[in-house]
Amino acid sequence: MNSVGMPPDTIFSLSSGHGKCGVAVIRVSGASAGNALMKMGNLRQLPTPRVAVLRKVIHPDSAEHIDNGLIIWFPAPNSFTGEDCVEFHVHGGPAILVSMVTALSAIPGVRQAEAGEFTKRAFMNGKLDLTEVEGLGDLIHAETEAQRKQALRQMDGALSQLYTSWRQRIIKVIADVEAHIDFGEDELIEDHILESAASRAEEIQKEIQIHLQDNRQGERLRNGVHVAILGEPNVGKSSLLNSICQRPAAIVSHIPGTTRDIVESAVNIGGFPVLLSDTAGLRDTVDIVEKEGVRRALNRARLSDVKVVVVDVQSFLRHWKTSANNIDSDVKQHLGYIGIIEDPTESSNVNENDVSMETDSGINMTGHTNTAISREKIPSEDLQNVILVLNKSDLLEGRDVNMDLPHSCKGMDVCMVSCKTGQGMEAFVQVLAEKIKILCGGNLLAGNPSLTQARHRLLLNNCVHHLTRFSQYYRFGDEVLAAESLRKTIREMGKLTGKISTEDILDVIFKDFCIGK
Ligand SMILES: Nc1nc2c(ncn2[C@@H]2O[C@H](COP(=O)(O)OP(=O)(O)OP(=O)(O)O)[C@@H](O)[C@H]2O)c(=O)[nH]1
Repeated sequence: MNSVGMPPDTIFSLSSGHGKCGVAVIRVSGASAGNALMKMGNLRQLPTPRVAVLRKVIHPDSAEHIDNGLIIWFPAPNSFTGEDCVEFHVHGGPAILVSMVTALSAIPGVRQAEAGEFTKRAFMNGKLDLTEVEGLGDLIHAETEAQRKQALRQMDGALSQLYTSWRQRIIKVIADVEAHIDFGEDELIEDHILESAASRAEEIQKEIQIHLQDNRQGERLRNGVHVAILGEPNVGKSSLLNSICQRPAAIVSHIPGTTRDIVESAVNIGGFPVLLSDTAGLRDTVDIVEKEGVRRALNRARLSDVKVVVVDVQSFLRHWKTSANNIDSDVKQHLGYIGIIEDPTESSNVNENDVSMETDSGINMTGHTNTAISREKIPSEDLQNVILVLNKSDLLEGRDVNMDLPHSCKGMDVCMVSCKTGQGMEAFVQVLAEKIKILCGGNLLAGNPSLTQARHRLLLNNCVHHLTRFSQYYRFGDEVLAAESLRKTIREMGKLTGKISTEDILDVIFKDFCIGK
């Protein structure tokens, strides 16, 4: 029933994709769906539920033949929306679809559906909860294998079950606390009921906190892992981007400073969605456009999940050899030139603009001028998400430096490649794919499902906050306020799945809860 007590309109929509196609599916939902089916399928009675029947599909008024197609009848409540539903599977030509729309619109009480209206009805009729609706939306938009798996798991109710079980356990806790408030003086009340309730609340709080400490794996997988390609001008950043996405997405030229803004490309790496960003070459400059490009590059570096730092291998080797093969300090020093990595030995009092250094390209990187860039460096503990790419290996002219080079340094992977010949690219992409997989949670089907939306994170943080307040009030002996904090927790938890009634709390109090034995 709608807000004025009338049954909702019957709605229809093209449920398959738009454009010419072999088969188009038109879905109808609502009380008049059966009537529409009988009229347009020229039937005297409704067909067997969920059995596809081949019919001539006709206009309900003129009886004009529109197409031959399959019709399927899904009587309520066993349908996607929980209402009577019908599907017409007709040929996907534009003229057929226009005729179908005209025909269905001619049936009284039937109208075109608004965006998302079928799913909204499924939610309203209890067929899906909010997390399952979100999972369905993600499944439709999934572009990679890993996204599909995560969305399917969510649509199948994995998150819903987790959140519903927490909610039910909190309802039990509140039932105990309220019983203690109401019957605390009664000698039939179970002993230690309040202590047990508090310890169960604490347990749930810990579980939620663990769920929140997931390094945003599910959100990363849903939205794509951000990978920034960084480095000095002319080292081959744009060439690397083009090699990974296998198209000339960014302009490549021998002129240093060609890329001045961020060039983004969405790619699928090992089944995971990745947003790759090529960035302006990092150097100090008086050119205001380039300076803005460098500022954006550093900002993107800060926001990215994985940083691919590209270095010209020849220049790298020169620096490395001069520092007695001390790779740890050398890599830091070299990357220090481009202001990417925090040197733990660097005193926090040192103003980096006071230090001047010449790079191979002859550019003064940190001169004390007003052109110097303010650099936010990567904390050394985050180096596991940095890959150092030594590019232009083809220029080493057969010199086998592989033996000399480290494959990793302080948790940071090192890959030698040539964007020109493709040498080393496969190994580099594998290293990158492995990092992305870990960031997205590895095995998507094992363990608890990851939360996938900022909305979940916000509501779960609110739950933790209210459960903390509960513990505080409980310790102060204020049971009334403690119970109120639990009620707030239940409300926030209910918002996750869309269940926000308080009736089930009453159910537990009056049905499940047993005072005394
Ligand atoms: N020999 C050789 N040249 C390369 C390789 N990769 C890139 N180059 C060349 O290096 C030059 C710079 O390449 P880009 O990809 O534009 O470099 P970039 O780092 O994006 O440069 P900026 O836009 O200045 O930041 C071009 O002339 C490329 O053809 C490589 O592996 N080997």
